[in-house]
Amino acid sequence: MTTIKNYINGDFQNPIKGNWIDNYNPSNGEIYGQLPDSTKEDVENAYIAAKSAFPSWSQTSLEERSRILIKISELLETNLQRFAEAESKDNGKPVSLAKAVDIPRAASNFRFFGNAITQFASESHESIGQQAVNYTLRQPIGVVGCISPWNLPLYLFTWKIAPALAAGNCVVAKPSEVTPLTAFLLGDICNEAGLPKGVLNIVHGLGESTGQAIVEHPDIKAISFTGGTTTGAHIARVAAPMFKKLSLELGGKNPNIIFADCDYEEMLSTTVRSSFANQGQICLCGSRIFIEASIYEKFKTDFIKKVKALKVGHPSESDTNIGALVSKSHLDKVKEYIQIAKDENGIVLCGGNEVKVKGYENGYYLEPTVIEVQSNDCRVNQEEIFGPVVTMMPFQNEDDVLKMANKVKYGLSATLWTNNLKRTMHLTNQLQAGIVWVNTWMLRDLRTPFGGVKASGVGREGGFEALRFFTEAKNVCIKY
Ligand SMILES: NC(=O)C1=CN([C@@H]2O[C@H](COP(=O)(O)OP(=O)(O)OC[C@H]3O[C@@H](n4cnc5c(N)ncnc54)[C@H](O)[C@@H]3O)[C@@H](O)[C@H]2O)C=CC1
Ligand SMILES: O=C(O)/C=C/C=C(\O)C(=O)O
Repeated sequence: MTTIKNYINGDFQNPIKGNWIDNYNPSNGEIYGQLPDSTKEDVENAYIAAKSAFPSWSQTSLEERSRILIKISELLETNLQRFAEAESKDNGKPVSLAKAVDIPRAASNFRFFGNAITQFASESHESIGQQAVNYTLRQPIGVVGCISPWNLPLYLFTWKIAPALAAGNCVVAKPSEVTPLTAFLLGDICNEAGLPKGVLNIVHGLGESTGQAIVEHPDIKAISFTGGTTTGAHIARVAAPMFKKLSLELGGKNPNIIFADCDYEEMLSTTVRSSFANQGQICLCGSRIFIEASIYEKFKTDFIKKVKALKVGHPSESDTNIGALVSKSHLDKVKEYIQIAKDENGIVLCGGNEVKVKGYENGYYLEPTVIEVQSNDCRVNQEEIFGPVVTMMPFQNEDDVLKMANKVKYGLSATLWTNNLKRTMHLTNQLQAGIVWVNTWMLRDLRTPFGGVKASGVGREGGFEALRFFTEAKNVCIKY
């Protein structure tokens, strides 16, 4: 059994009240370890450690902060295989995916922000005619909270922690209780890299207790959260009266818009990826596919053929394309949506069933599922499923598809496939989304603003946006 502990003040600690939560391996449905069911007392200890580390860390030179973050990045790379296996065991994703994407990206997050902080600058304004100069300081906030989800565990955990630390804050962080293992392993790496005690504190536990205690803590002044929209709305309600800074990266129901003039083969293979990567459990997945009517039947045939060829299998097998879903309750939720689609006269073109993987019959496997829908108004086109399920339907023209793409409560990302420049300019301007990809998907440059509009959240992560979030601007005006 693996026993995960809280990482507070550089030490590994049991939860004060001694309560634990079982941790499941989604690939076989078995309990393989336990994690702390931390309470507000554990959060308070983490806060105290962070608070006492803050004066020194906030005054640590940028070069030194940068050196430590880059060292953490290097150690993650050295431990790539171990971390990839741990991520896969906790989440159900293929080891190959964790090795190619999750852990390298976690390492990149530390390297990127280790470098970015040395280039971060603030503004100055010469107030001509008033004999004054204004300059803006960007000061760390103090102790900040970072709360992350289960779909890209270490990838998203570090996407928050790295800029927070780079900017000079101390952190109380909580990974998802469903996937705590790599965050636990990160503690050792931080110690080895020389991160001073208390600068980063990782408290494990449930959202409604441990997460809630972080959000409610009156002296944790900023919260960076990624997760479901309902949780995000709840966090906003708790945090807003305390005037906390909030960055909320929430759900998506992203349109993937395909015009007949696109580069067809490139579009086809990328659409398979944007539909089913990570078992469809990425907020950026293109879960609503809209195809220009003139190529609808061809696309349908070719897409289904490719989807049927995807192998659902044990995460450790190198030819597995689709591993296990993250939990039994999530599998049940996704299956319910497939039933809802059928009840709404959607046609399941392929998939729709659980898969029993030989030797791992209790794992949470589901076939990649494609549903043909008649209207964008049906529930499976309006609600986030967050699994290996996409819908498809034809459209007649640009106006028609633009209306459907925007007619949804979410606004995270959109993908557009076309070689027509005027259409590209028109649609990219009009699509209600924080991120629009044209002729590609999930091409990430960590300097770019990342986040959504409408029910997909508030604020932007990435690049200097993240460093701005994790600092307070103080303007100084000097008259001479
Ligand atoms: N990035 C995204 O877009 C994600 C979206 N989701 C969506 O949300 C649905 C629900 O998934 P969950 O695992 O329940 O996500 P969630 O939003 O409840 O969990 C995300 C994180 O928030 C924490 N949390 C939960 N309640 C909290 C509270 N009251 N205060 C502070 N922290 C809290 C959780 O412990 C976890 O660390 C999924 O089915 C999916 O549709 C889930 C994960 C990621
Ligand atoms: O930053 C990225 O590259 C991806 C972020 C993905 C999410 O926030 C998500 O799936 O929740």
